[in-house]
Amino acid sequence: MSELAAEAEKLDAIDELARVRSQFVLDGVVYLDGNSLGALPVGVPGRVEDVVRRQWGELRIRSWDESGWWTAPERIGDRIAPLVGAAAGQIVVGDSTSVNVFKALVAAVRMAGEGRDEIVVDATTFPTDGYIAESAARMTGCTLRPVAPAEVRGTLGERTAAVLLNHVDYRTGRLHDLPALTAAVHAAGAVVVWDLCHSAGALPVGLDEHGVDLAVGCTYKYLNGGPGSPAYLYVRRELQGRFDSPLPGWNSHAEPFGMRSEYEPAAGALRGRVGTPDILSMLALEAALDVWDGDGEGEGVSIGAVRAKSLALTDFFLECVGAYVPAGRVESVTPVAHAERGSQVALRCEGAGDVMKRLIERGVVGDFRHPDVLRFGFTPLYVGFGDVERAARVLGASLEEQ
Ligand SMILES: Cc1ncc(COP(=O)(O)O)c(C=O)c1O
Ligand SMILES: Nc1c(O)cccc1C(=O)C[C@H](N)C(=O)O
Repeated sequence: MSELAAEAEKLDAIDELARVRSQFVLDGVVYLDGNSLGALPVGVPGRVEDVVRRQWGELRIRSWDESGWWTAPERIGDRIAPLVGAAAGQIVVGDSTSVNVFKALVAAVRMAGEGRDEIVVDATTFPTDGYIAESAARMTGCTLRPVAPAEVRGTLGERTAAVLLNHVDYRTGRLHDLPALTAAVHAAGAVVVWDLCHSAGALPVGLDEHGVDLAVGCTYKYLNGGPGSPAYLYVRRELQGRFDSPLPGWNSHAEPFGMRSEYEPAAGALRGRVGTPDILSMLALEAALDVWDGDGEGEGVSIGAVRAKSLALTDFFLECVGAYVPAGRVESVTPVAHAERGSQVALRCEGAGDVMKRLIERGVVGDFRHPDVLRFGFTPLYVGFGDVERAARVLGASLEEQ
């Protein structure tokens, strides 16, 4: 056994989260793509079966009340809340991240007040946020200013209405400084919207602690909600009364079954709701979140423990890549500093698309991002140190043969 394989064994033996892995359906592959689609928690199929057969099949319409369908967006929002450092009553689940970016950004501009007519967006953002920011700017009469995150501070001014930022960059895995950037946006008198897709469930976010205004995120990555599971919207409690949704559907009405022709927004975060929630996906997500509560014997999973393991996994991966991969074949574009690293490692590599295909054939699943990035996501709930060592070894062997 190599020294690194022995080290992996030791690290797995003392890993306090190793017990959580049995709560996921995993076969023999090394799954390093949980930052795109999280693995299936074992409790989900049974719950979905019950929702379909009993709640829908037998209770039918009664389930809107009796099975808690109607209140699912707020209830499940409250389950996500502790994972992103939010007190209850500030998160609603529903729609896609893209739709929530739209709601949050337009609402942010509407909150910002007179004379503020610029939206600042991370120029390196996941494309959907950029597309929606452009449309939101056109609709609200704002100018869009795409800037690199490092330059955001210098761009802020008295015309800034809203700033849309990613907590973790989807391509490089860079973790941006949420507390400092939030404070800078506030100092300029503007409203900040954070996209948490690549951080929620992987590291502490501290929404309440850092005074974040609005935030959105998906649930199919580190929250393991399943393909197309609904996203969420956070609206800080003090701003809820001023949250003027650009999509005021009947589900966010103060009295939805009053069927009134005038719109009157509900109080609280449920102002962020729009239309009928996608119950099947939503309740699959609810079951997936049980993983965080523990297995009935062990205690629940803390986000602090997840972060500690995530950093240990990515550190160990970089060490193994350094040892196994022929010199000069890959270059990490993920920051080395822990304070700047999310839960993934991105390696720039010539022919990355073909390299990733070969890795997948050999049981190591990551993904490829244009133009030349091999992306490996580490979900501490089910990835172990042995997986990490194997992934780097297979990568090294594949590149050596090439
Ligand atoms: C940072 C980021 N924002 C938004 C999205 C898109 O989310 P959705 O497809 O839920 O709209 C993704 C991934 O798909 C993402 O990585
Ligand atoms: N949402 C996705 C999908 O529907 C298909 C394929 C991939 C995705 C993703 O989530 C991509 C992901 N946001 C990324 O960071 O690349």
